[in-house]
Amino acid sequence: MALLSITDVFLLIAAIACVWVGIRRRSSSALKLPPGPPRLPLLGNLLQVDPARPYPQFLRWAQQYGDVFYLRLGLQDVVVLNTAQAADDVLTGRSKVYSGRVAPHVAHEILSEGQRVLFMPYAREWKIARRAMSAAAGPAAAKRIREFQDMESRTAIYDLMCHGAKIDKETSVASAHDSSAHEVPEGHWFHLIRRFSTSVPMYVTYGKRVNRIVDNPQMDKVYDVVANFTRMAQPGNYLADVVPLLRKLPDWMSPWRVEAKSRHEWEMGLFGGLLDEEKAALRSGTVRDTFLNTYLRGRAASGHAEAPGRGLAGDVWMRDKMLAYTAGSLLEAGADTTATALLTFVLAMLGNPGALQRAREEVDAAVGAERMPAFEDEERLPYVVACIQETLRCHPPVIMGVPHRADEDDEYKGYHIPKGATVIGNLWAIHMDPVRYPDPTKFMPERHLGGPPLRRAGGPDPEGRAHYAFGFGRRFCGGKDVAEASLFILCARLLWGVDFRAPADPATGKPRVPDFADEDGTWTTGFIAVPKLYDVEFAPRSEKCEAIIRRSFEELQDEWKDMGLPEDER
Ligand code: HEM
Repeated sequence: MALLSITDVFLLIAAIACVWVGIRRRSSSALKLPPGPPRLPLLGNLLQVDPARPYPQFLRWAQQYGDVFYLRLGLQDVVVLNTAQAADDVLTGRSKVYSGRVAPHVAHEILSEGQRVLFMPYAREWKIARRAMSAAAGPAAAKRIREFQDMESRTAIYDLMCHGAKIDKETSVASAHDSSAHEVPEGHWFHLIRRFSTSVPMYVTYGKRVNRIVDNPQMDKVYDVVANFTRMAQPGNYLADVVPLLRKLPDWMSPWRVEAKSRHEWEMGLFGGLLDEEKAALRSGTVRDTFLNTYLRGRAASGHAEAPGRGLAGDVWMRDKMLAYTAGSLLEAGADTTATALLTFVLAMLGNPGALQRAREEVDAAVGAERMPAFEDEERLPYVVACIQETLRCHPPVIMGVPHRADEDDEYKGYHIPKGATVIGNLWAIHMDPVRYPDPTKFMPERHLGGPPLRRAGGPDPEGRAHYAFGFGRRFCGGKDVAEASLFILCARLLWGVDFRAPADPATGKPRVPDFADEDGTWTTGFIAVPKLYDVEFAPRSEKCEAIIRRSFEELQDEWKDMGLPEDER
């Protein structure tokens, strides 16, 4: 008989572990698990889920099983909540129990050395990091940040206007639909949006800005880090994530560990480098009201000027590595998500000319032609706000949300939720629920008008939320107010001053607008569903708008200097 291969041994270990988990699970509760698709003995439902694009299948199961269903992915229990009511009841109403994460071993323990906020368990370290982030990007801070967003959006609409009808030959026509959104060429208009969306968290966190539209290696690396991190965190990528015994193997038998360690050093090149730059700025007397500078000053004043290593110093202050990752988390969590929402907004507008026209009419009537819209106009632009809300509902950037963890055994609607289960608030199914959102695949901003104010996406009341794109409970997005402000100011100004249209298809003469409903053709796979590269032609809406945008951009250069920030290099 042939000797067992390494794979056979792994499978054997996994099988034994499965049986063991199964026995424990059966004995731990008298209640049934929620209904769900039939499972294979060892793999559970693993083979039925496409890890790169799970949400269409999860929606089909939601339609079949109702507001809660159960899966087993390898050894992992997974409970999926598919209606706003169920997700609110469990993830928000019982957030003391459901605020943990099931962290993937390779991406969290090795790649991030356990320091990445997004995957931290619901424990002291997370609370300390989260409190610090709220001070920098929470609702109160978001009001202060608006001045910077106002300025950056003036640069962004100038860039888009000047981009004009430029079509990137490399990305247009056939290849446009193949390109990964993580490899956006510098000449493409996606890059202009990314500059804006990255500059905002860059300023909030480090007091720096992205002032060029080409040659931004630091900005490009942010997107590379996000792409790599989400790839490594993808369920099913590493056997060591599901078979803990493998983690005991030495490095020479564990190429995944060697790769993750080297990627950790690479990430620290960005996050650690930015921390070092801020420390140096502080030493040379730079004091600014930004996350890292404020934190380092507070830490030094408490006697922890130098705090190398991981975790907490004195149980209160983040040490350097945790601090570098927490700062980096603001950057990586804020950049790609906001850019994606903006790219999705333009796509939604192109596909819905009626909504675009109504939004423009509202802006014109409320603001007039003599000035561009400002934050103060928001109350008078309910339809524009509704278009943004509907964009986030129709295709939320983090399309499946970020899974939570059940930290205790629990019961919901008579079903058992096992301790340690991954609990997913299935954003996509919630947003496609025809009871809550009649005709859910239709882009209908008017569904958000009237009734109670729906601007607040947070809070426990399912009736008061326009959408769930920012997640649930205590793990709710840490930068929602900053994100909403970025979206509002850039979208309102774009609608006011810049005409945008899809280029005509040379074969048919008709505008080439990617089909919003074509998941495979139009959207990238992965944790963040980004529109695949598509071309847009931009032009000033009128000579007056052009003059105002140009003058505003020119005046801005002195304002950057006054703030001690670099001018725009064009
Ligand atoms: C349109 C833009 C954005 C969207 C759609 C979005 C969405 C999300 C979602 C779905 C989560 C997970 C929530 C959960 O676990 O239930 C999250 C977490 C987070 N977001 Fe955002 N986000 C956006 C922008 C931002 C910005 C601009 C920042 C910071 C400046 C930010 C910072 C964070 C942080 C720090 C977390 C981690 C929370 C934790 O695990 O405790 N996000 N976001």
